[in-house]
Amino acid sequence: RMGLGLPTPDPKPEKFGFKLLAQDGKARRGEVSMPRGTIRTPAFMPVGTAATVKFMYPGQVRDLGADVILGNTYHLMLRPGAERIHSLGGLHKFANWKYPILTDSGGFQVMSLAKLRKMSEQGVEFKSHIDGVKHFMSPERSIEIQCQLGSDIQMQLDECTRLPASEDEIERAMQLSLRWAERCKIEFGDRPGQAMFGIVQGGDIPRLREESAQSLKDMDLKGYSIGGLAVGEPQQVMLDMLEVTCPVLPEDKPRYLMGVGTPDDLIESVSRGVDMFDCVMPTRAGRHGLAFTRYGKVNLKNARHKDDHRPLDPLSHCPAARDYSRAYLYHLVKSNEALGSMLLTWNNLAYYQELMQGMRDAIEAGRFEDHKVEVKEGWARGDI
Ligand SMILES: CNc1nc2c(CCc3ccc(C(F)(F)F)cc3)c3[nH]c(N)nc(=O)c3cc2[nH]1
Repeated sequence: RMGLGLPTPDPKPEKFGFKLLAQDGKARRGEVSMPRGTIRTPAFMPVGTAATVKFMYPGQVRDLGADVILGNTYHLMLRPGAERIHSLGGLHKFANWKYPILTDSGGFQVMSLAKLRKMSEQGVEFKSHIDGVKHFMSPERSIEIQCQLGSDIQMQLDECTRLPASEDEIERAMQLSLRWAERCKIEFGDRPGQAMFGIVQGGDIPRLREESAQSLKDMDLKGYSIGGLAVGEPQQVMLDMLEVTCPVLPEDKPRYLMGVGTPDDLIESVSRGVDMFDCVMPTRAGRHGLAFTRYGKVNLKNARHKDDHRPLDPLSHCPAARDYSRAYLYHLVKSNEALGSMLLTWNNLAYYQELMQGMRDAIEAGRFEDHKVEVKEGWARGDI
């Protein structure tokens, strides 16, 4: 290959690392690098719940610019089983996604999906929502499962408090999560090419958010998730907690806001210092006939699109947005055709990646605030 004068690819980074490339106010442009690839931040990470991004081929997800996808520890440990995926060569091979995968610890999914949960200092006991079989998830077991899946970025087991909640309840769960972070760090051990993120809890109490962030910072972890948000609180409460939390976290480590969010949540959270995001919004909304575009949301269940020959967005690089009329998409959605979900999922993920690319470019150019105004004006202007 040397003789062919082909460019020699960058040497694969052996270690997990984060590089801050540019800042514009509190907005950060960076790169999270690891052996399987590099994540350009600010980044949106499509949710691949059962090792698949619903209604998308892996190659399609990649072509949209996704550098990383999420895998679901809770679902995969129940079906097909972590040991089975391990013996089949791990999650990357199983799902044919050779780039970075981030997995959640499963605690959040247990509390939102499983039946008969019992939380203790040791961990959480629960019954599978699929077949009722009893399972026990400890911090150690969660890390063991994420290692069997082979995920590049793993999450500590934590307890996410739903809001509103009492200060005592929020403090108890935050302290438990810190003790579990210590146990996960020990279980994770020394894995240079992978990372285990701590998860900041503390509900909507600034004192508890600062205490949680500071304690996790003292553990010198490779990255930090901000949990316990996007659990029903008003957007302003979420943003206020970011204002309290981000300044405490180390500048040279990535920050991942879990479960967020709408395009407006993303742009407001990036401007407060968040680097990574995940949300079921673009994929779930796509399956329910809702399109995200630069002109705002378009509900393809609405009869006003019945005779509209225009595409969703003629400026988009995504065929789903450019090559199909709203009338056709309305027809597919009303007829509950699979192609409706496929095209709207494709459009929505394309728009989310385009939104992140626009923010990355704007931060590099030092014009993030102006860009934020332009993007919001586009949403406000509405349909073309
Ligand atoms: C929607 N709001 C929200 N989602 C939250 C999540 C789940 C994030 C997640 C991860 C992986 C997947 C997968 F399906 F792709 F696997 C799906 C969702 C949280 N997760 C943990 N551990 N702590 C939290 O405190 C927390 C708070 C969260 N608020």
